Amino acid sequence: MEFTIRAPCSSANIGPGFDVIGLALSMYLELHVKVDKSKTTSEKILNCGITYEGQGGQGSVSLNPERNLITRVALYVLRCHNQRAFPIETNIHIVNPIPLGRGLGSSGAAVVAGVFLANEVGQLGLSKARMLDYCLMVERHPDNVAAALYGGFVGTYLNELKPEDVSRLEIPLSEVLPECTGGVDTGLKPPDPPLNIGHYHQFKWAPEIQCVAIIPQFKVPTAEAREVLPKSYMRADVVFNLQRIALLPIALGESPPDPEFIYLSMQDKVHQPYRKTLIPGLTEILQSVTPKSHPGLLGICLSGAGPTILALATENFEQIAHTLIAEFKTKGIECDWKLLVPAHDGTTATYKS
Ligand SMILES: Nc1ncnc2c1ncn2[C@@H]1O[C@H](COP(=O)(O)OP(=O)(O)OP(=O)(O)O)[C@@H](O)[C@H]1O
Ligand SMILES: N[C@@H](CCO)C(=O)O
Repeated sequence: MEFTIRAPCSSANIGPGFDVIGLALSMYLELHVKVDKSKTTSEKILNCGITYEGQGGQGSVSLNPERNLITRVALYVLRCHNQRAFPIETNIHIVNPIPLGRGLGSSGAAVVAGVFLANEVGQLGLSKARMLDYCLMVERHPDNVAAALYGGFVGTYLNELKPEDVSRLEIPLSEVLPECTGGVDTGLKPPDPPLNIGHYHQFKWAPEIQCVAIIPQFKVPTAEAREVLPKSYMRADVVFNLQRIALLPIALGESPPDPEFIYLSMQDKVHQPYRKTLIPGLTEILQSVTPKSHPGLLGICLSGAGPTILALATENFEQIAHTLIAEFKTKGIECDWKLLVPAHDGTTATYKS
């Protein structure tokens, strides 16, 4: 059995849509999987060998299937279905162009790819809706994982759960993902996700709009970027975001795009102002390009938890990128940049015939 799983990267929030909006983009994590059924025993930990190339190579991503995020998630899903290890013998070559901890949903893609991997090697027959439940037991905000799973420009929400199901969703991550035991099976059964934890709706995306991603060469772990956010907000700031989030999906779906309308509907007061403590010069960077100063620019925001900046535009991509890169440079920060477009298909598994 030989197949490839492709999971897109994603940009969450798009300004005011904190933990709600996600956009899948055209850079893909790939798992090239071979299951050699002619073998009857395997020397590999839990029957799984991993090789890796791309971002996070050179040792920062573990090749131990009990430590690697993708295979830990797959083991969680397999064990929920009473399959204790990978089938003998599973070999996975991971190709990852998505930079880690930069706000482009690397962990969302890894979690979705892990659930897909379990579904294929374990022949579990899970629907995408059920796969989303498993993803949400690991990454608990739905914006990146729903975008990576379903593709496109999505609005997401968590369903109201019964009290007993809420407590199941709040189980610490350490009890969900298998701990490293050196390949020894403890026999523990992880918690099954409640049914129907989250939901999504795909919005229209105007085909003229492309995405300039400015990727600084430093990491902001999402957990840290969530720590700096307040526990409660001023009513005026919440209303400010609600007013803009009501416009955003309409503004980005309209063709031809209206730059002033998009620019104002991408403003945020819930997460970006607080994250400037982690991203030097963030406020100035977000103000350094406007539709007036840079024709073609539609809007600008922090991508996910940052530090990547996402500028939406219809033209002048290079000029916009170079202005933002120069702005980061004044703070001593080097950046890469990429021109991306929405990935409409979401995660796929394709078999070699
Ligand atoms: N392909 C991968 N293989 C294994 N682990 C990965 C992979 N991609 C991401 N990870 C894990 O996820 C971590 C990054 O997740 P984090 O949530 O901090 O950032 P992000 O997902 O890149 O950004 P954001 O959530 O803001 O979009 C990495 O440090 C690594 O532990
Ligand atoms: N909505 C999340 C996305 C990052 O994973 C955040 O901004 O923290």
